[in-house]
Amino acid sequence: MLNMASKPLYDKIWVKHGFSRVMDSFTLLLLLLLLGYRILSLNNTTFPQVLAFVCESWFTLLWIIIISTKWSPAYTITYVDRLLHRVAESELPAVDLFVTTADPMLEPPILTINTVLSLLALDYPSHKLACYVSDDGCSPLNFYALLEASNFAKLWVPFCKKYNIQLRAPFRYFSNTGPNNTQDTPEFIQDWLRIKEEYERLSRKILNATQASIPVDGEFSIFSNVHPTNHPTIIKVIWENREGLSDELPHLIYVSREKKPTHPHHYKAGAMNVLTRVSGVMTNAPFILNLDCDMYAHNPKIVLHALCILLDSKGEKEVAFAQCVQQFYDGMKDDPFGSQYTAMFVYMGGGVVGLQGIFYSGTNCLSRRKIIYGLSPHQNGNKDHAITKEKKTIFGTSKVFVESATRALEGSTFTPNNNLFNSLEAANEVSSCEYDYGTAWGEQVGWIYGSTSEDVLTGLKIHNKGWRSEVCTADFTGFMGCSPQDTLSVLGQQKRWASGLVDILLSKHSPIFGTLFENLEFRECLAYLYITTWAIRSIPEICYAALPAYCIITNSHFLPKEFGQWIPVTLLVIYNISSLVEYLKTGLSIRTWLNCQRMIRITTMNSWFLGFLTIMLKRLGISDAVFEITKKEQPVSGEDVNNETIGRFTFNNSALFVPGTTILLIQLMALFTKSMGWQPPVRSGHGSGVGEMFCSLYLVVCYWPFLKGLFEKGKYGIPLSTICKSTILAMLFVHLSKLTIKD
Ligand SMILES: O=c1ccn([C@@H]2O[C@H](COP(=O)(O)OP(=O)(O)O[C@H]3O[C@H](CO)[C@@H](O)[C@H](O)[C@H]3O)[C@@H](O)[C@H]2O)c(=O)[nH]1
Ligand SMILES: [Mn+2]
Repeated sequence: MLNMASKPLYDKIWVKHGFSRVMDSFTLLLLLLLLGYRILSLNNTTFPQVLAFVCESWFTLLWIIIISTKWSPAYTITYVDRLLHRVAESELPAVDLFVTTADPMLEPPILTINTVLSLLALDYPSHKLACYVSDDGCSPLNFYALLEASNFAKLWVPFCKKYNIQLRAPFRYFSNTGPNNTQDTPEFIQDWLRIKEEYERLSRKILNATQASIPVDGEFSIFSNVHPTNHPTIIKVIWENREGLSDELPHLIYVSREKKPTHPHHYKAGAMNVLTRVSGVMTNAPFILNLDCDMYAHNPKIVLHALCILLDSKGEKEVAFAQCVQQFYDGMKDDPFGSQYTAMFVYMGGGVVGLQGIFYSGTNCLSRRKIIYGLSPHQNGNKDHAITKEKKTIFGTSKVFVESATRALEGSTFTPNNNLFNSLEAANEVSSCEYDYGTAWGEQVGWIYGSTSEDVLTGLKIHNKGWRSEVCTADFTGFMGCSPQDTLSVLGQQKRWASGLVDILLSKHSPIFGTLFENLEFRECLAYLYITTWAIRSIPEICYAALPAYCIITNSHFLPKEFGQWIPVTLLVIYNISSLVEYLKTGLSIRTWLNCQRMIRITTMNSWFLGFLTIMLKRLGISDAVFEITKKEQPVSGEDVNNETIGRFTFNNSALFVPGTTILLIQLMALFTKSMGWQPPVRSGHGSGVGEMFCSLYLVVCYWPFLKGLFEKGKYGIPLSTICKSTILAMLFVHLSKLTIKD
């Protein structure tokens, strides 16, 4: 038994991806060979070859970054039994739970309350939990849904705990299982039916409220005359566990921070900072778990798993946060839009885990409050806190908050009031839209402002200080959410990520500075470069995609000829075999692999390129980058799913589809030129050959859904305006290409 107490609470397991390593190294070798070939044949070089050389140099650099990131993957195993053996249940630390929602139309309240219900039902002493829901939409509908959910929770939570239910988000639980007559007791079946009926009643109520509108009287009167971007703070304690009983429900608090059109609200980062402060003056738990509104807790013991990492004696000193990978339910078959990132999480994600640690991805993360307050690994939180004057400039003017933050930094437990209602005044004060001004919030403290990928930025700041992070891979998936289900949402999300990420690269928080001047490890920096360069990667990719068309139109070549042509051929074969094998090893289908290959080309040239333009406009001061919320699909019952339309590309007149349509059109124009025999005579050496034709056809295959879209009507068709814009651009391209060969 003594032995048990000295054993670590988690282990890190190193994975050997021998095959990937060999193939990746081989790919790198071929890339270097290609560059070498180009340098050797420099004396008779033409424009397309120079451009190809520049792009290929970039691809090689990127490949080095990828190999370094993938090289030594790892994951963790956590031992909850050891934790519970070491720490008595009554000694477990308090955990504040944050849920953010912003728009009841894009984020159906039924999803939000399912997330909340899964949290209220966590396997954790409930008097140690407090659930804070931030509503940036300031919607009476969300408040109403939460009120109703808290009533339902009084049945749901005891039911889950009594029968040790695994899946504690009711919409998932009831859609997946029915009582199993052979094993279940009559008592269970009776309870099950009753709770199911109650849940259905709750869903109906919320649906009705969504369709009608909530009368803003009584408790709702505070919502009269509010506008999502212009309203005072609304904080409501929906449920308080007054007696501090471990089998009661956890606290549940609704927070809608003050907003004024004249004050920047910093989107999710702003909302998270308000939640941090409000919880600071109310419960001040040393740990914070934060979730997006669609990410319910799938494993009721997940907080215990994550705490194994943060409470382990080594983890205690080094690890800032424990992050669970994002996983999605009801994913479409074969991932038609490549929006589940399964293989990427295993290979690239696993690789980062083996370095300084996984990136913070904005949700599914348990962090230490004191680190969110800006503590560095070498700093001692116990430092004298007599310097309250300085603290004010860091944490703002609320005395209550400064006191609670000071205590949190010291590592001592302290709650300003023993009653939530007594904290309401302070909570309102720290939720005002001016509170951040002249403080370190969003700069040194809390979630960092300035990027629409505030998650990666916030995690990077923490890694820069020298903290490590750890992935939490419990045997039973920790959290599950909803992945975007249509092309527009997928491409829009990618655009937001790409623009937010490149914003980080170009800012003073850049990982490059982090390595040079702070404590970011070099290879971790490379891993950050891999994601922060997404937007930039669109440029060489688009150039490379234009090359085959250019070469066919002008009857020139960019691929090596004669003996050299075997280099790109081998490269293509090796690269594709190795990525296919990676997919198959992860348990994914060949179709999934094909879909993802296609989507990588499409997102790079469309979303990432627009992300790049967004940031150019932002840097030039022309327009700001906004956080466009990803649409979350309302849960549907089995019969509503129409297999015909699932996974089909939908289009609208968004600029997101212009680059892709243009690239497709120039390939078609090139192939047409060739088939009509309109190519000009070869000017020197070789003309375009099989290689250029192959590349052009490859792109047409990648853009097959766009090709179909050219001929479809309605939402499956590319709108005429987009076709017109793209045709003009494509014709301009053809014209300019021809100009380059005029003498
Ligand atoms: O003004 C805002 C905008 C968004 N949100 C919330 O932020 C979360 C994430 O937004 P979502 O539209 O779902 O973005 P995703 O693309 O799904 O989110 C990923 O990427 C974001 C950064 O771009 C991270 O913040 C997320 O945690 C991460 O899951 C949601 O809970 C929103 O309610 C706010 O609270 N206020
Ligand atoms: Mn999301």
